[in-house]
Amino acid sequence: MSQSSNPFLNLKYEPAIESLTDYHDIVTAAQFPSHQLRWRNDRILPTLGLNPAEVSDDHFIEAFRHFQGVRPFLALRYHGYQFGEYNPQLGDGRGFVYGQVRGTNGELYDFGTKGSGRTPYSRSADGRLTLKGGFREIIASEALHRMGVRTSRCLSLIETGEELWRGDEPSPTRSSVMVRFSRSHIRFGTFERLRWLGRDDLARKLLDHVLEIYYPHLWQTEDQDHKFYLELVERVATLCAQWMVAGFCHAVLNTDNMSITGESFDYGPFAFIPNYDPRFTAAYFDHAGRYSYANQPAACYWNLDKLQDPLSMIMDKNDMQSSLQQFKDFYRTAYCEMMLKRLGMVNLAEPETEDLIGATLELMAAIPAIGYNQFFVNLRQSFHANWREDANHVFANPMEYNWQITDEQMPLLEKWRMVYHQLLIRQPVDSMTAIAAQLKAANPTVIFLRPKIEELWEHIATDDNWQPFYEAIA
Ligand SMILES: Nc1ncnc2c1ncn2[C@@H]1O[C@H](COP(=O)(O)OP(=O)(O)OP(=O)(O)O)[C@@H](O)[C@H]1O
Ligand SMILES: [Mg+2]
Repeated sequence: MSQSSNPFLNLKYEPAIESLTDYHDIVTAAQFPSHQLRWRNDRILPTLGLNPAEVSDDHFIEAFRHFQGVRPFLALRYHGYQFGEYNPQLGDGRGFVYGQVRGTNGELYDFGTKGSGRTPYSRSADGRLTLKGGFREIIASEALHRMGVRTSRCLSLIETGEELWRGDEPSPTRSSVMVRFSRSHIRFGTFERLRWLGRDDLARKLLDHVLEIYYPHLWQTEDQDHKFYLELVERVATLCAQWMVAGFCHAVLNTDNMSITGESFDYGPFAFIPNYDPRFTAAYFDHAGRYSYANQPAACYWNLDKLQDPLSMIMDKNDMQSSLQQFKDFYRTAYCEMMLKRLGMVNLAEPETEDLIGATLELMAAIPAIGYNQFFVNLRQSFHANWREDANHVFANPMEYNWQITDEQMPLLEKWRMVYHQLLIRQPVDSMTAIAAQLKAANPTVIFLRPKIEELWEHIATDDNWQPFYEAIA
């Protein structure tokens, strides 16, 4: 196959991060014994200006397993706070930026590998990604994307034929290399490293780069640095609200996993919460619940606060502090807006919004059998225009959903029915179709709780049957 026939090798890669020195090391990819393309994300290809029909599996293998490339491969340098402790020994230890391409929407995207071999930052680890780890990252990103979360995606996952040993998977376990499609791999930790080195000159250059490429509307405007930090606070608060509304627990919100573009990425021990339990913690090693479901806003706030340390080498800390104080408002606005959408409503007044969300969470918290995402699916499937006529029509048969409500808990359901019904009668009769459509758009019916993910994985682990997985994320 000649190089010119592969659409991935013909993309116009931009030497963006590459043009900056001191932020990366040039690395090579490992050789792998074999290859099986397990996932190709055709839905992304049009954003790259590519027609899926013209991209063959071999094109994926050539570019993202044999790593034929156009630009040098860059392992990015970064540090980070991990569970509150500063770690100056991080960096891309099992991946690199393969290239950066402008999408048809004008945004610059990274192709970032995961599991492509050792780098100067691997420390004692193997530079590899387990197949199950790659499979789980695809599930997280595709599920979140469908729920309107601003997230990285996976472009490809290729099984590579090695045996890996891991403490958290039955081992030996299968190996893979993933290519992530993201809006930048510049992390909060990329700036933190520069503070550690005392390099305000490099921080200035990096911030200019970030502004020019990822905040172009602010670049070279008055007060650009301050506006950047404020917008980052808003983007991160909004992202965090998106996770919370989706019932998603990221699990490892270290500063090296926080993107400077406010995009969600790096899905390790994540979980969707089975029921509304604020203390739910996804990572088995997070003994203190630092990154529990309910602590995510506080963790994001903490990370934004810590980012002020490196940024204060080049901009005013007081300004940043006052911007950070807006986190709560940004978060609340985004949370309410998205939660209302999942409930089929838009543009409610504040007291009504508080009442509806409050009644919903109260109901879910009291009755774990009403699964968090399952509640919204039940709402989507049960909603009927006749709910507007009589509160008793609202979720008329809770037994149907297996909610297991005791007599003592019944008043909570009654309250929810009443609140929802009151809202419906204030809507015009002809808006019921729009509500049904809204419920459909905001509440995907496939829910990736852990047992579901394990069930999909079992088909792969025991029979190498990938079909149930493909169908679930179709
Ligand atoms: N198997 C491995 N081999 C080498 N380095 C690793 C391995 N697993 C993790 N690391 C390194 O440990 C640090 C923290 O890992 P973490 O799991 O947050 O990131 P990652 O999943 O490897 O990459 P990303 O953040 O891009 O998703 C990073 O420096 C990462 O490169
Ligand atoms: Mg990481």
